[in-house]
Amino acid sequence: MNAKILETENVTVSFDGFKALNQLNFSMDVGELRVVIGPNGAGKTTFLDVITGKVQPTIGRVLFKGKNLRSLREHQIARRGIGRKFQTPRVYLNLTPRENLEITSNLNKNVFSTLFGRSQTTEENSIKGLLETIGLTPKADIPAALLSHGEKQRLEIGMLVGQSPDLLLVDEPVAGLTDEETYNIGELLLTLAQSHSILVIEHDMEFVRQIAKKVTVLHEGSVLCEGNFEEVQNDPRVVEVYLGQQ
Ligand SMILES: Nc1ncnc2c1ncn2[C@@H]1O[C@H](COP(=O)(O)OP(=O)(O)OP(=O)(O)O)[C@@H](O)[C@H]1O
Repeated sequence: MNAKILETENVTVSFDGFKALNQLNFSMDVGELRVVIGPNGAGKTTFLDVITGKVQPTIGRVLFKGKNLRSLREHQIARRGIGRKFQTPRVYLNLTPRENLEITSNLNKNVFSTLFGRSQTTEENSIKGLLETIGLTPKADIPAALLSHGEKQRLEIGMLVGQSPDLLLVDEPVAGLTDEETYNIGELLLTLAQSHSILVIEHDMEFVRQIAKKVTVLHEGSVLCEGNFEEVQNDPRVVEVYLGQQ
């Protein structure tokens, strides 16, 4: 059996009696790229909030690498290796992409490498590699304010990866992007998926088709069904609750 990076067991989140998540059972393997879709109000954002500790489950538990995250604060969960990319980019606009990566990267935080003075070159090489991965080498030294929306999204994904999380949570990365930018984000996530566990929330079905191996459909706070893109797309329940709304 594959090791699990993330599991939720019967997770219910109630807001004044309303169940945003309702006995949600979910699991994904280490190294998996999973896409979660669902109609408006299905509980997708709450699902991410409960993983990152922003919201505590009313009932049930969330396990990260087999350990219960209960009662850990958001920053403690982040430190354990869960990184979250929010929908709108949060990059430092007056800094360059290189500087943005430098200040958020934790590559230099290893005490021993700092003591032995190896860190600078290692970090420079890692940042160079990250800039290449996110396709921003030609724009590495211009202010981030001059980047397109899609480039800012790629930069923020790079900033997240620079913190070396074990699990990347990516919330609607292609909302408001052009087709070409959407495709580029998809390719970036596919590249990153070769070495990371990634959970993506997304609405854009073309994008989901591009990147998804396994899709989980949420509806009314529970898993409606799971499968590959075609299976999910052809499931009459999904057509009814989700695709029918497109
Ligand atoms: N803090 C809160 N208090 C009360 N109700 C909430 C709260 N947060 C979310 N909800 C409700 O829980 C349900 C699920 O919300 P959530 O934002 O998780 O859905 P979503 O799938 O992310 O939707 P969307 O695709 O529109 O972003 C919604 O009906 C929402 O109104």
